Parts: sequence; C-alpha cells; structure tokens
Amino acid sequence: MGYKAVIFDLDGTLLDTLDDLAESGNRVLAAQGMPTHPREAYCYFVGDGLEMLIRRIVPEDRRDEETIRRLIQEFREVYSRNWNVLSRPYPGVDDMLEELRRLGLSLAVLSNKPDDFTRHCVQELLGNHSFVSVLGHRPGVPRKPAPDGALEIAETMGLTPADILYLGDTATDMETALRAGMTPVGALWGFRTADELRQSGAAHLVSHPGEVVELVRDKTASVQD
Ligand SMILES: O=C(O)COP(=O)(O)O
Repeated sequence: MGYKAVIFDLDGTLLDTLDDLAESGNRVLAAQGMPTHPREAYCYFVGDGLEMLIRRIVPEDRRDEETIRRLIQEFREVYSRNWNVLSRPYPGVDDMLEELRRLGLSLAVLSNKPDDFTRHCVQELLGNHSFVSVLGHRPGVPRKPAPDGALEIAETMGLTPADILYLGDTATDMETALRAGMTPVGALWGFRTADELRQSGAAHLVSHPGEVVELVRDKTASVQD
C-alpha cells in the first residue's frame, strides 16, 4: 500500500515562525537586561518546546528554576500578542496540503509548541485545510522525540505507523518518526541543515513542499506496478 496519511511538524515545516519567535524571545531577554541573540541563532533554540527554548536563550549563569519559570510566563504573554506579525505558511505549503487531501490522505499536525499556541497558529494560518488531529505539547504527555503524540495520531486515524509519512525539519522530528515506526522525511526549507536530517535518519530529503506530493504519488505507483 502507498501512504495513507502525513503528519507534519509545525514550526520550520508548515509555518515560517522564526521572526516572531526570535522577536518575542529577544524582547523577554531585553526586559531582564539579558543579552539578545541574532535571529538565525533561534533556528537552533526552537524545536524542543517552550521550556527548552527559554533554557537555551537565557545566559548559563541565570538558568535557575525560578528564573526559567518566570521567563516562560513572560514569553507566553509577549508571544500571544506577537505570534502572527510575520509568521506565514512557507511557499507551496497550501498547494501541498490541498493536493494531499485530493489524493485522499489524512493530515495531522504534531508540534512541540505549547498546545494552545499550536491550535491557534493552525486555525489562523492554515484554517482552510482540514486536519484529523492538531496536537501541540500538552503537560503530562512526553514531547517529541518521544513517539507518544505520533502514535496517538495514528490511533485516532485508525492506521498503522507504517502507513504514515512524517515530515519535519529537525533531528527531533526524524527521531520521533523512527521511534514511532513512520517514514521520516526531512524538509530542507526549515530551520536545520541537510546533514542534521540525514544523520538523524531521514529516509528522504525534500527541498520544496511539492516534492512531498511526488513522494506520495511515487510510492502509490510503485505499489501498483
Ligand atoms: O519547539 C517549538 O516550540 C516548535 O516546535 P515544532 O518544531 O515541533 O513545531
């Protein structure tokens, strides 16, 4: 059988959220008198959830639990007012989602972004597409690379993991897919390098969203041959 579903990572895969995340992070740091970071550095701070983002941007000698907790709260406040200034779907994402639906695939989003922000971003920026599940990071559920969220989506869809292609832009995503038994595909337009994606187990690398549709078509065709 060909693929029956695709699970997408959010930040760096469906949505280019880097500017708004970097701006919010730097505002929080500046308000504390802490040094800020160049926008590109956030490519490596984002991807493992909000708590990790804060731990990575705060100076090493200020990473006590009380400071981390307070800055998480402050980031949530700043980001909730600034998350959609520049964040947009990457070029080609809308067409890819439409085409995959037309081919009959089920679609879902799995992010390490807090669950409320994840739902909000998908509703506002990808609201004309229909997803079977949209899951962000929820307290009590281990975040990616733990396979829990990916397996929960497979169960909701009534599919086995082998039926599912997983598209993401970081090593965390590739590892999640492998641990869940899904096919890991690396998106090269996101926050990390081809080397990182290859080394973490990407079965395929794609440099444009349209190539995901081709992968799905190719697999269906090769099964029918
Ligand atoms: O860590 C984040 O906030 C972003 O998470 P994502 O890349 O899993 O969407």
